[in-house]
Amino acid sequence: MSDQEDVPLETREYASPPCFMHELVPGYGAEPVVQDSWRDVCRWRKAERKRLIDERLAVDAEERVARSLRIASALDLAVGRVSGRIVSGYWPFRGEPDLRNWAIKVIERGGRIALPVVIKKGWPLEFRVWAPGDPLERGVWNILVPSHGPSVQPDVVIAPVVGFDQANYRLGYGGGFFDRTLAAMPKRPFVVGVGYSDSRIQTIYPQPHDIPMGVIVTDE
Ligand SMILES: Nc1nc2c(c(=O)[nH]1)N(C=O)[C@@H](CNc1ccc(C(=O)N[C@@H](CCC(=O)O)C(=O)O)cc1)CN2
Ligand SMILES: Nc1ncnc2c1ncn2[C@@H]1O[C@H](COP(=O)(O)OP(=O)(O)OP(=O)(O)O)[C@@H](O)[C@H]1O
Repeated sequence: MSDQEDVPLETREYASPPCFMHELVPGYGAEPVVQDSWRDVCRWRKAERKRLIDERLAVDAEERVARSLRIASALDLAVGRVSGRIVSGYWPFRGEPDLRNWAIKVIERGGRIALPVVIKKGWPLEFRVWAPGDPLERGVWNILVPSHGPSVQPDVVIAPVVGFDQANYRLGYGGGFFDRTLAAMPKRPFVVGVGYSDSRIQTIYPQPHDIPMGVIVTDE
């Protein structure tokens, strides 16, 4: 029996195996080149996420506010008409750009705001409509999410990046949530990656599961 035959069938069905597979399957990693390189990419991404998040958190709060305002202005241009549309935003954490005031303006212009909800690790995200005053509760990773509200399919998805590259690929927190969610959506929304220009990197070493953003909006 070859090494490949020792790998359970279900793990071969994915375009790329999960990063922690070497912890579950003995001998995993002493394997074909493709899987070795994915392991290398996982290791590289983990270190790069830490570097980029630490760098972002080191920027003082006032500067982050100024950069967030510049991103918000550029978003108006990138997103265009919002009236009658559902725009998925996010509740910021770990130094992400704060676009909550921009989200409120979307509502004032006749759009609706949704927020992503982690239902379960390894599952696609759900999007729930939210407006100021609606109750929020702490979800997975302590992220604030709408307590209830209909699950919707947004027309526009704003995806905060940890890093991004020149081909518009996004490096996130490593849960694979946006990729999994976009892959499962019957109608692909317009996806806007948002981040600070300092988060630009040469490449994220895109893998078959990585879905590029339609556009990346930064503060520069
Ligand atoms: N503000 C905000 N909300 C969001 C996202 C986001 O990027 N920003 N998400 C976008 O997807 C989803 C949450 N995604 C997350 C994915 C992973 C981790 C996380 O903490 N992961 C582990 C390590 C994972 C790994 O490397 O295997 C950790 O950092 O300890 C947090 C949030 C939904 N809500
Ligand atoms: N469509 C998919 N189906 C199954 N697994 C997927 C899919 N998309 C991503 N994954 C898995 O999710 C894991 C994390 O992927 P990746 O490193 O691209 O995360 P990320 O984009 O940085 O995270 P996030 O979107 O949560 O911020 C990988 O193990 C990957 O194989």
